[in-house]
Amino acid sequence: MPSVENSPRTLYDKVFDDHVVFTDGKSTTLYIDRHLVHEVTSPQAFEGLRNASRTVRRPDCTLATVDHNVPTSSRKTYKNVSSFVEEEDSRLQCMTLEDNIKAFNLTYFGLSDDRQGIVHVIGPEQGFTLPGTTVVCGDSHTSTHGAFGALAFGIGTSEVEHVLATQTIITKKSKNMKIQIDGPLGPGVTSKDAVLHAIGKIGTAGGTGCVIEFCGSTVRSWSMEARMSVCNMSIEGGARAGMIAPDEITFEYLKNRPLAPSYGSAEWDAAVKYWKSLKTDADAHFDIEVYIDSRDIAPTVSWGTSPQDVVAITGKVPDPKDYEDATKRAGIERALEYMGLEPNTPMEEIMVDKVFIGSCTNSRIEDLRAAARIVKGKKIASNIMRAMVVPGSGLIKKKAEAEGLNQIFVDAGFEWREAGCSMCLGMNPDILSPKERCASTSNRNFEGRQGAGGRTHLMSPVMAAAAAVTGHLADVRKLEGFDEGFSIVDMPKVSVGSDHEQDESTDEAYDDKTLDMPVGENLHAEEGSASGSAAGFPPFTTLKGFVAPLDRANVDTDAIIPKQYLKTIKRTGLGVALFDQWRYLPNTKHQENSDFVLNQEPYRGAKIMVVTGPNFGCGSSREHAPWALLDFGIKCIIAPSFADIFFNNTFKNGMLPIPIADQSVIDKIAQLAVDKKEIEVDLVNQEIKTEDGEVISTFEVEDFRKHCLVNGLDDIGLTMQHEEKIVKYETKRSDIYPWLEGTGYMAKYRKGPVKVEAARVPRAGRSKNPDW
Ligand SMILES: CC(C)[C@H](C(=O)O)[C@@H](O)C(=O)O
Ligand code: SF4
Repeated sequence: MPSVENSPRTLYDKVFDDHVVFTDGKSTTLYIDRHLVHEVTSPQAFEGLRNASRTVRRPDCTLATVDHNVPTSSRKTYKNVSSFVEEEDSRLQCMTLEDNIKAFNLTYFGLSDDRQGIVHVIGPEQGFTLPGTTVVCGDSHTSTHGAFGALAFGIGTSEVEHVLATQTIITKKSKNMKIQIDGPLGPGVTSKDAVLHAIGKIGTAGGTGCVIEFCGSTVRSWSMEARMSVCNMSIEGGARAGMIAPDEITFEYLKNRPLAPSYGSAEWDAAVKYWKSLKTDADAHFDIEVYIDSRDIAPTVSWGTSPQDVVAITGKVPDPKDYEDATKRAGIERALEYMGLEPNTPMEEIMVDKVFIGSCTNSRIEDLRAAARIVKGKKIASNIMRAMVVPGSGLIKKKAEAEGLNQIFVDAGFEWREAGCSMCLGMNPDILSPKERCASTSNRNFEGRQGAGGRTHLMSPVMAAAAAVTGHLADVRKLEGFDEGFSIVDMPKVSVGSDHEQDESTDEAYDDKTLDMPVGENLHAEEGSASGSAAGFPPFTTLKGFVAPLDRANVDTDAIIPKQYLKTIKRTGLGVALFDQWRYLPNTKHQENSDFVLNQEPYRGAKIMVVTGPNFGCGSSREHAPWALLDFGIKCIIAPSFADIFFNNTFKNGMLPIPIADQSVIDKIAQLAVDKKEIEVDLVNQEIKTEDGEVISTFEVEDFRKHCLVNGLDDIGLTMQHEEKIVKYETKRSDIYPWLEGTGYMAKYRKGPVKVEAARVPRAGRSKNPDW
């Protein structure tokens, strides 16, 4: 469905335009083609549906699995989740998902199914993820799916509920950013190094408010696996999503995938024709452009506690003394202390305790093959206490076993595990002990991420393999036997075109089917008062109170609430967990650290928080972060900038995040906070005032969000009032993109096209879900 506009558009513009159900020009209701669900971020969403007597609108476009909480130990004796998952909270989350799957009749890959695995691995593997689709999941690394030219992004639990109920999401158009990488990568250098290098260059807030298109000859030469590793980490660069234009490599990957249109069918041909139109037009505008010369990319590793803290393996640990900026210097000092590193230590001299090859970034077959090539015939070093390989899915595990990769790893001393998130995020038994240092192929090195006090160094699979066999961070290129001609990935055998090539024939083919999108109507704002189903939160008009000052930058959601508190199936009671690692003394059960601001008066009763550094709430999509703040009593956060998903999540809970770019205003509010003065946030007039009523600053807020906050409205109810528009979109969608209806497994059990009405009403026993 090409857009009504004729001006040159980016890939992102095109996919976005093709999914507009309606818009007021600012907030847009976007149709969602594919919804992936996992056990951590869905229980509260299903509970919300139940409480409001709502159903899942498109079970045929929803796919669920368990990944975060599951043990990766052998499943030989597996009977059911309730006997297999030992940890009580983890078990409850897994069982709750299974109950919800049954109740709402959804497709599910459970632990006895080879198709189970990390949600971002199984979607592409099954062909559930397709070019030109919108893909969401209550998980920040949904950006992975952008490797297919899909617009894929993480959402919070309230948005999961919104998508389950309406198959749409309310969003705002992001900016366009381009990262172009040209030239061949050197031996031993992978797409993981490229993305770590890029994040080092742009910073973890570099892509905030943007969708990144990765392009250039380097990107075009990558396999789908390599592309997924890069799009996966777009979120670490602050972007909502990363995208790569689909090409022959993409189509080749999708051929014969169970949930993709059948290869060779008319549907496949029509799909490919559409997919070929998904390229950025020659003169399309990008708001931000970044160019990287592939020759500048070395095997790259992280040294600190943020994914932007990276350096070439040939480099050294940075010296805070080299930094003039006091905040930056303090940040590096804090990171080095946490990581137990001395300034100027050569990276190659850093000893390692554990090695983890896995996660949604690097657990695909190609990653395992590459790592196996490095360890083949070698043994892990004697100081390595544990080295594990965790395939991303049961199918990858099987394939690797058929190729003998498991034996190579086991012979070298690695553990060969079952699929899951594993030690990427210790929500399951695979964790680091305090101070243990891990060479990890995952994507986040935040404090406590892999276990309280654990120290993570991010790197590629071959670099992790090199660390395993040497016992320290090592340059894979220097390993004995490393052959200069070593190509990490088997380069695809298909020829590919350039990034911004236009296929003029394709757009035309869809012109006559253009959706008539009601652009410009103020559709969201038309309901002035809460309808029966739309009442949500206490209205937010003004808020007066003490302000807790937090003098930090890039505060990630793992720091706001660590993983051990994500195992709840409720939204409430999380205040105690807020800033757990900073608020409580190490190794104590909630013994307060009196230095931390929220343990001091009057901040224990703060209603507002002012953060002096940018990018508050970066990282994971966990809505537990705003729930914890709210439960503590903080309803408004003022900061120079916010990470996108966190920003959305706060509004969904009746909270107000206020971004203020002018640092002098932030500093003024921080000073009032330190002076223990109250301030007043007046949302109606969009002003921040002193306790005496003097206006400190005005602020911006989107009309629709303000409307919902001031009236205490839940936007699911509002969206449902637009049922007709959604149905109209769905009707056209079935007509234009028939391959998106009732996917593979479901399709076997239906006759003719999916009837939206029928698909919308889950009734126990209506159709036998083949996955149960
Ligand atoms: C549990 C989930 C909310 C989280 C995410 O959004 O990323 C997790 O996958 C992570 O990697 O931290
Ligand atoms: S980042 Fe880690 S925890 Fe999050 S989905 Fe990926 S593998 Fe799972």
